[in-house]
Amino acid sequence: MVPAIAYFGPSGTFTEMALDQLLTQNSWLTDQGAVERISASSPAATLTLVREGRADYGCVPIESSIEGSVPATLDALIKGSRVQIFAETVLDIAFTLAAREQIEASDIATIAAYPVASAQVRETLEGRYPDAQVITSASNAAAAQDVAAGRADAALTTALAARLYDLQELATGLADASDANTRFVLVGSPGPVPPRTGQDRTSVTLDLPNIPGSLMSAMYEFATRNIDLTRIESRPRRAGGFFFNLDVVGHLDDPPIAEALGALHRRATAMHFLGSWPSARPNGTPPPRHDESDKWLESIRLGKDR
Ligand SMILES: O=C(O)C(=O)C[C@]1(C(=O)O)C=C[C@@H](O)C=C1
Repeated sequence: MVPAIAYFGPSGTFTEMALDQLLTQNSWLTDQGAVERISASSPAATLTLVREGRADYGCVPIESSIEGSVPATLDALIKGSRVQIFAETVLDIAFTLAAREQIEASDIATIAAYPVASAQVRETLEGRYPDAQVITSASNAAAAQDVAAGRADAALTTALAARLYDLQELATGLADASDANTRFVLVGSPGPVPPRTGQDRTSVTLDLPNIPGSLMSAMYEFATRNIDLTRIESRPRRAGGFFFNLDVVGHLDDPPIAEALGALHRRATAMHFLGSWPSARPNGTPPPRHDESDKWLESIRLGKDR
């Protein structure tokens, strides 16, 4: 059976392009031939398809280099039954402004845009289209659909969506920062962890007791083991309180990571393992290996250390 993969759509989003890239980079996904793609209207809807077994995997954006973590994805990852991340990919991000026909910048009264996108080009939009009103769309591709349907003058969108929905490009390569990128993850039901590559990322969520020093003592478990944290986020829970979502450099099969997760599990009110998977653009320092100390422990166990 070919895998069914849901993605945050509709067709033409960066997430769909990220899915293409994930399929190229992870040949195990296409072993059975082409995959079935299912477009979903939000990161939450994408992960619902996975949780309900209607998709084997879901592709969602998780972190922008400009805007930070994608809250809609973080909340969807922890809401409902446990899901696990198996792979990631990174796309360089630059936007296209497109309209039904070529028009002057001064004639653009409304721009349809996905808020995560408009936040990334705030300065560019203010500089080039100071009088235009930004209207909310449900994704970058939905912005192009909104303009095709006459709901706004121009769309902040992707080059692919502009083509798909028959729009004319007014401006391309829009970005406030030239190195803007977004990381996307492939999420499925819990399963065996992908093998350690030496350049991996591990993600967990933690609920900690609401007492002074709680977060600091949790972080101590990483610090004393020389584990490099690459992201930490706190998100409110609807029922009250907060949870923390954090990424570290390393794999569950790196002894320092396994030890730290075990120690945190003993401290946390609740803890969820979101996965260990190969980093697409490795950053940070992998945890130290324990080979020498493991050899020493084995030798004293066997009475061979003299
Ligand atoms: O709307 C899209 O095209 C998406 O894929 C979503 C998304 C995001 O939510 O981060 C992906 C990349 C860009 O940073 C902007 C929007």
